[in-house]
Amino acid sequence: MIYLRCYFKYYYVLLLSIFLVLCLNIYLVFFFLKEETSIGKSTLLNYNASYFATQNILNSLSKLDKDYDLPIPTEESSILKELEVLLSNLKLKFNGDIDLFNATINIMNKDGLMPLYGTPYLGSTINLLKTSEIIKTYNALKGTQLKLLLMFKNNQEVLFKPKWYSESKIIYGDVYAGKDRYNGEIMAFYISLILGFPRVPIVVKRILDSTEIHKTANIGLKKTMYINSTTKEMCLYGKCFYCKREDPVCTKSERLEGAAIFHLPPYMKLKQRLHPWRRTYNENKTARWETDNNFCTYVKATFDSERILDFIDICIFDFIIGNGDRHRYEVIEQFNNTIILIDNGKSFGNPYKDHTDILAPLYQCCIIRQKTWERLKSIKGGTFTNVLQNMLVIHETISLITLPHYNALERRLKLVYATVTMCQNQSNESIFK
Ligand SMILES: Nc1ncnc2c1ncn2[C@@H]1O[C@H](COP(=O)(O)OP(=O)(O)OP(=O)(O)O)[C@@H](O)[C@H]1O
Ligand SMILES: [Mn+2]
Repeated sequence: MIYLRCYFKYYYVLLLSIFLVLCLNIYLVFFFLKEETSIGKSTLLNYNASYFATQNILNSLSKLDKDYDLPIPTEESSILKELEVLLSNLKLKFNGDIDLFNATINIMNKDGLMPLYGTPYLGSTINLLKTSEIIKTYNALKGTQLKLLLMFKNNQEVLFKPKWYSESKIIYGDVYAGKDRYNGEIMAFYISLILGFPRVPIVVKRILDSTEIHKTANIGLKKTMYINSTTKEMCLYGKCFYCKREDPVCTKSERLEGAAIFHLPPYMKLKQRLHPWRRTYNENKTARWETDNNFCTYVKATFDSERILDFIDICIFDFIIGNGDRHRYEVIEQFNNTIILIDNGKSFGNPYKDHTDILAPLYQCCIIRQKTWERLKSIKGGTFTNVLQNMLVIHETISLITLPHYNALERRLKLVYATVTMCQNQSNESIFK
């Protein structure tokens, strides 16, 4: 009898345990299902318009015609012949007996800052920018990052953006992370000419020595200069939004390297405008273009078609140099509000990353200027790097950027071909304007 009662007791306990295990299982199944859907949801949020566009571009790249790997012989392309003229114009031809800076300014017009083949005095002007005696050095108070304004004897000014990083430094993080890359400013000048956008003022590498800076600095700048007691090098932190005493630039072996940018004369009125495809610069906020691939429809209602084609030219340039910081664009009032490309310092950050979303104006509007397309095609198959390096050796050095950056330029050029091909395949009418 006792055995029987015990047996029943265990039987109930067993049943109860099975019931509890079942309940737990049902709970767990529901719990994970719920988690799955919430994971699904948050992932879906990240699969935004830029994500889908990138996938489509990569897909188009995988099917890209092999012909894009083959260069065009120079004699078969008027664009390449024109680039040869530019190359020759980059060489020294004048000894400064003409007013080179004035001539550089006088050639600027609504089509850009110089003709695409350059000018016969381009090389000499570059040389003058690299060597002219500096008579005054100020802290330029424009923009948010540290910049100096150097004045030459004839009152011509250049903006000097100092070197913060070594050429091999890779900048991780957001597309706009880090400080200005002086070499990016110089590269952008040459690349703009190759791509057919002569809208970057001349930029050269310039090396200042500490005596020169000290001798010419004005009082305001001098107040932010000091000698590092350990290294005995001269440091300066300047005055600007991001300038901090504990974050100075210092000379190395008494030399300060940087980019010297031809300063446009003050009578040329630059107007800053907000770029419709700008980023929010806020991690928690996405811009409309980042989630809506129909964003171009909205832009078309606000801007005329030539301006939209400008945005598309610019985004190709920015994508290739890796600049995702074009929050504003600037126009010259006198020249029919023509666009100029200044502030290219946030380029050449990470050669292993292609920020495809910089191409949003191109893949969202799916149009491109015929002449831009012809130009891009003419430098295929390695010609881009060849021409670029041939130009750089004249006044700078090809080691201004590292090999991975050259690879990135070629890779991104092909991504542009893939994007245009994708647009062509999607559209019933011609995308070339
Ligand atoms: N070559 C130039 N000639 C004339 N003005 C210039 C030139 N380069 C820059 N400027 C003026 O100086 C301003 C600041 O320059 P830049 O944008 O390069 O600085 P920044 O510190 O990077 O600014 P931000 O942080 O706003 O991007 C420009 O908006 C422009 O008005
Ligand atoms: Mn900037």
